[in-house]
Amino acid sequence: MFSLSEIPQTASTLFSAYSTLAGSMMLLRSFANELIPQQLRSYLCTTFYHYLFNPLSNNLTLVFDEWSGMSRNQVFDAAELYLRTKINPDTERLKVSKTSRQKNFTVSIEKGEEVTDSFQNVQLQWKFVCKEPQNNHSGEKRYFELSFHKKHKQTVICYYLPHVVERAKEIKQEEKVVKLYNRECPYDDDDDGGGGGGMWGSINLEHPSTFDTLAMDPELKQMILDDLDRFLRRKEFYRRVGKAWKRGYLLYGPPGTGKSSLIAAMANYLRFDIYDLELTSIYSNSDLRRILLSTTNRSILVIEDVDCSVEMKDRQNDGASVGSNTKLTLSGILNFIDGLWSSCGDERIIVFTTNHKERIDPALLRPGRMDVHINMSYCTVHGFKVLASNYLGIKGKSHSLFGEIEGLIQSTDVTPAEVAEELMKADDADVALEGLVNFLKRKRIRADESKNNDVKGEEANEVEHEKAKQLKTG
Ligand SMILES: Nc1ncnc2c1ncn2[C@@H]1O[C@H](COP(=O)(O)OP(=O)(O)OP(=O)(O)O)[C@@H](O)[C@H]1O
Ligand SMILES: [Mg+2]
Repeated sequence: MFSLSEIPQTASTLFSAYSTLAGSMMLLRSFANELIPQQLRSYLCTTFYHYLFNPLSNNLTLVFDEWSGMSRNQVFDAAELYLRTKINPDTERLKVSKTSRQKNFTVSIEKGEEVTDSFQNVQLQWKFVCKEPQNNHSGEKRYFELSFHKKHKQTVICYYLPHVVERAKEIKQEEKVVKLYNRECPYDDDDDGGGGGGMWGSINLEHPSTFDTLAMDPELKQMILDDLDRFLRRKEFYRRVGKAWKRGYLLYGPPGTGKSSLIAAMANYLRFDIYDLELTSIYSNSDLRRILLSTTNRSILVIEDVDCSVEMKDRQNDGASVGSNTKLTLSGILNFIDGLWSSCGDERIIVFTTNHKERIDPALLRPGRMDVHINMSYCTVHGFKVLASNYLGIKGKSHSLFGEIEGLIQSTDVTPAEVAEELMKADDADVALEGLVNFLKRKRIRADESKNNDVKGEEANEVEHEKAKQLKTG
């Protein structure tokens, strides 16, 4: 042990020993720089020097190359996505990009940058490394390094890395651009396999409808959201009970009540692509099979105006289809959807829409066919408030005309589409709402008149009937 008086002397001795050692190191380095050729020196730097000049470390570093042989390394791709959400405030350089298909800018870490993360109390250090190509034939070598204390090796490999991969999957899903597949769109030339078989063309779904912007009663909206969430969660359940993982919705209601808007909101919420199937353009079951089999998982198959299937039935007899097994019937479609098609796909949603539920083929209404029936009704008071907030920005607070409008809406059959159109006619909220009041009043007068005419017509019929009776008996 040192006594207090010896400390300065000991410190000075230590300092001079350190200076001598550091001096020797520098000498050794400059000596090596002079004598050893550059290429060999850089090789030694990364191996021998590393051990010579770095103290023994408790850290373990995992390296994730971009490529694993000929295929991409999934952990590298996952890390790239995951680290976008972990950018530290002190990061100095970031990479920003955006393709035409992306909605938002992508901000990711630039080469050489480091990012820290923590997981179950383990501190983790990521580094993105890029190496210049070795020769003209090889590309830039890119990899991530992940360093942490050696004692956490198990936690990192067994729990942290799966967590990174899982989060990356979610981020990819969140960033996904929802597509609308239609057989009239230009054929899809993507490399993502969507619309396989070239049967479908696609465009990006630009429909801005979301569950927030939908004018619907809150309970119904919540019921649909809960149903969709439950459906997504129940992969195991469907497997256990031996049912195909699909869910059918029937949306019915007058034109302009938001059936198509609801489908777009569902697609935007789930990030599922939409396949819009025009039944009237399909002439045989074999066509239908090919078209349906080329749809992808995690998608919504939409068949609008399904009451027009009446026309399909008629087609059986007009000679357009050849042979009994090629006829296209609604039952045939439903059987195919229930059977072969849904058994070779996962996470499928099928939506049928109609303006006339009463005209629908009973096969569609049979129990177990369409799991959820949703009545898209005329505009309600709550629906009006959502539209007023969307179109005029009147949020939460009321307006002096609200009382009158609410009364008129309750006593008139008006669609959300009609209300929306009126609200769009002026930028000024007062003017727009006055316009809506006048529109609703006119609509109610017309409805009353046509009701009166109906009553008068019935009365006239009765009078005629009475006269005819009297003539007969007289
Ligand atoms: N419930 C609603 N919430 C918000 N906007 C709506 C709603 N219903 C209709 N709209 C507005 O009216 C327009 C037409 O509605 P939409 O196409 O969804 O009706 P639809 O029920 O599918 O009609 P159709 O039976 O004619 O196909 C939408 O673009 C939207 O602007
Ligand atoms: Mg529609």
